[in-house]
Amino acid sequence: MLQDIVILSKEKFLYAIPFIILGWCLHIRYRHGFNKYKGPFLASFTDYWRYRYTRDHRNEIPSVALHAKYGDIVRAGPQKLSFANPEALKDIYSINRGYVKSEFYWVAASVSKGTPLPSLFSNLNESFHARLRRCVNNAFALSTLVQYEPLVDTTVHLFLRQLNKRFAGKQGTGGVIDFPTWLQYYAFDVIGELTYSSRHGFLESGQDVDGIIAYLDKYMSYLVLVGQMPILDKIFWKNPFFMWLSRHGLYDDTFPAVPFAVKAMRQRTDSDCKPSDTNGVPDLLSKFLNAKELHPDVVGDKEVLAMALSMIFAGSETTAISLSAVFYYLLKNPRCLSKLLEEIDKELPSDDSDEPFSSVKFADANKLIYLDACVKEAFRMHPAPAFDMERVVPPNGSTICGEFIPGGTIVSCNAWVIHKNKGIFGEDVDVYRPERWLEDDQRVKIMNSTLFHFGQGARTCIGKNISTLEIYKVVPSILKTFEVTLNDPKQDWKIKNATFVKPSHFDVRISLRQKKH
Ligand code: HEM
Repeated sequence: MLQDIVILSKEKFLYAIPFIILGWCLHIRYRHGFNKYKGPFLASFTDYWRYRYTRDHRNEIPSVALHAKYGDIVRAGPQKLSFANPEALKDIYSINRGYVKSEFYWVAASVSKGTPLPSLFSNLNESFHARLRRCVNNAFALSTLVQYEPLVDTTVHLFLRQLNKRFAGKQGTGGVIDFPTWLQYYAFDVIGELTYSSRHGFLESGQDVDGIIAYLDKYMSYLVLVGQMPILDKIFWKNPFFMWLSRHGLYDDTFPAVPFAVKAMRQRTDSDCKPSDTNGVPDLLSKFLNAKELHPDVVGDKEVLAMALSMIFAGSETTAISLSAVFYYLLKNPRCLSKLLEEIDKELPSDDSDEPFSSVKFADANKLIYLDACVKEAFRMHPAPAFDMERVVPPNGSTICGEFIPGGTIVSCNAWVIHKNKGIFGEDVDVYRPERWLEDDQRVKIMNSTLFHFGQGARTCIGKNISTLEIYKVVPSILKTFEVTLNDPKQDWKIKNATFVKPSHFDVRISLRQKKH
């Protein structure tokens, strides 16, 4: 009798399975009334849809295609909504709104000896992040920039020399410069110089030192993909078994820039000199070590190491990509390039020194109004971050663009979508036209506050002033020193979506310009 009941209920259970699955699927699809938001049908059931889509469309930015198809609010996952209306920026990213970063960012936490090293970028604990950021903020302030200028000068000078020695005026393939790669060498070395007062040596060697760029490439491709389903990170990378092996020295997954960072830290702390003692020019490491002295409760050795590494992680690719975009759009738009050259020749003070490869002073670069317009327009056309800047709605829910969104929902905006808003940037959003930044003052103010390539709010890019220093100095320095031309004016560059939007197939040639006296 009892056996019959067990067999019967087993059978019933088997019959019930499809209904349970169906019920669960309906629950996921219709929960919170999310079915009212349009999006791909499969995305309403599983994040795997986004994972597949991102994997198969490496050269597209998924959010752009989704918004083009489904409109202003897109349901891009069972519990994920993506917003295209710039109004959403202040609703989601403003300080004190209570939103926290999503698990996407935890995938970005690097690992050292089997232990995750959460950085300022990847930290999900908003209150710890706020305390840490307060301790180091001063190192990135606009007023501090002037202290770093000599460090940028050294690298710009070396960059110009290397370009001249290796490529200037050379015929044939010997004169062809793979510009995105060389701009990346510059960006890596300048951030090394700014962080440790010492370069990794990309520019000197003309190659990827210690495989750092190759590693970052793999890491960024991993992040954009696995970040769509962060649970996979616990299988593929931060797997407890791999971490255990790594802690016991049986498996090495350390970012190749770690040994350089550790050595630089040891040299600074083991010597008798004070943390701030760096031949008179303070660098970022000295500022982080000072923060450790002043706030030992928040900043320990681990935080100093993570901060130093995140300078390389967050500050190199992004700057290199933005520099590529500035040059690419100028070279593809000769009218704008001539106008900028005219401004550089007219406005920069004449150079009476014997040094042919000098770096433009930041104060002088800041007076170049058209340069500023060209850089901003490049940021708009080609924002480095391709990823959705995801946040989790606070537990009690919140209103975004007039819609009440329940707590726990993942919401995001994407710079590639926001920067193409016709209401803000004009009907000709697909055209590179720096002049839009020099027209109606009121509109320019709104455009400035809508730019999203650095993110916005409490988690906005802390290094934006530093990248401004690096970019605004090197662009006019190159253009005043060399005539730069496209190797093949008919060829368009290729781009790849790997967290940041990396360009390739952008080759140039250079020849020395007459120095202005
Ligand atoms: C043009 C160059 C750059 C671009 C486009 C850029 C872009 C970004 C973006 C989009 C974020 C994340 C915002 C978010 O997810 O909400 C970010 C954060 C960050 N960036 Fe940058 N970045 C650039 C240069 C730099 C530089 C040069 C440094 C270092 C000196 C740097 C250090 C950081 C750090 C540490 C964070 C995390 C900030 C936090 O969460 O408090 N970035 N950046």
